[in-house]
Amino acid sequence: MTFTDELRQKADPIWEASFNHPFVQGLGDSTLPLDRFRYYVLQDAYYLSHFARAQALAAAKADSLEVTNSMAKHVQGTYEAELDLHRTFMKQLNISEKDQQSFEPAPTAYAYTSHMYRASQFGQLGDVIAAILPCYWLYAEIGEQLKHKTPKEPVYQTWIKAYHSDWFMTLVKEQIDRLDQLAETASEAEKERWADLFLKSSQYEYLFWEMAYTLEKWPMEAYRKVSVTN
Ligand SMILES: Cc1ncc(CN)c(N)n1
Repeated sequence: MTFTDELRQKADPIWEASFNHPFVQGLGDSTLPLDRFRYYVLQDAYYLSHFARAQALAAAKADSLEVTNSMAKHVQGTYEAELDLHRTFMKQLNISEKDQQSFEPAPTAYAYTSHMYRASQFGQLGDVIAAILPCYWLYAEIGEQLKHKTPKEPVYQTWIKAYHSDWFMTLVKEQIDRLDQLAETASEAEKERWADLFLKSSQYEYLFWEMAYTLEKWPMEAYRKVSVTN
């Protein structure tokens, strides 16, 4: 069994909770209220803009130029493909400039991106990959599970197609192989740390659906938003 097979097995109950979450089920059968998806798109654009930076930190931490180059291509993919998809959703869902300017990251979006930065800042390449891998892999499995669904809502169809695509699957496989390769020469302590990061990100993925489904807010209104980095 490979290292990532072990991680996948350990994360299974957490991933099952994501598969069964009403947000994910609602994408497949169109029972997801559009206001929840709208909220998700804004929070996810924030998430992806920081995810791209975690990918860039992985590029900088690589000890071979090939891996730096490959991770830089992943940054470009996040910017040109996934974030572009979100820009399309924003147009389709009439999310205005004003909505975008008044956007505040919700507690979970803020915590999940902070978790990725923690791994990127204090860890090595393996730590960053372990922290970002559920982001790739879980979505690919959700895309696989929903691929035969034909939701009435066209925006949900587009979402499913994006994550059930050869383009996305290639990126996922690359990161799985990269972590397995790193694990071959890693110490037990490193692998335990990577497992912990992977499982925490898996929990955050679940929390992200919950955040969007419940339109999560900070418990107390901020006195004044100064600026949000996007
Ligand atoms: C929160 C989250 N996790 C994963 C993905 C897929 N890259 C995403 N768009 N958003």
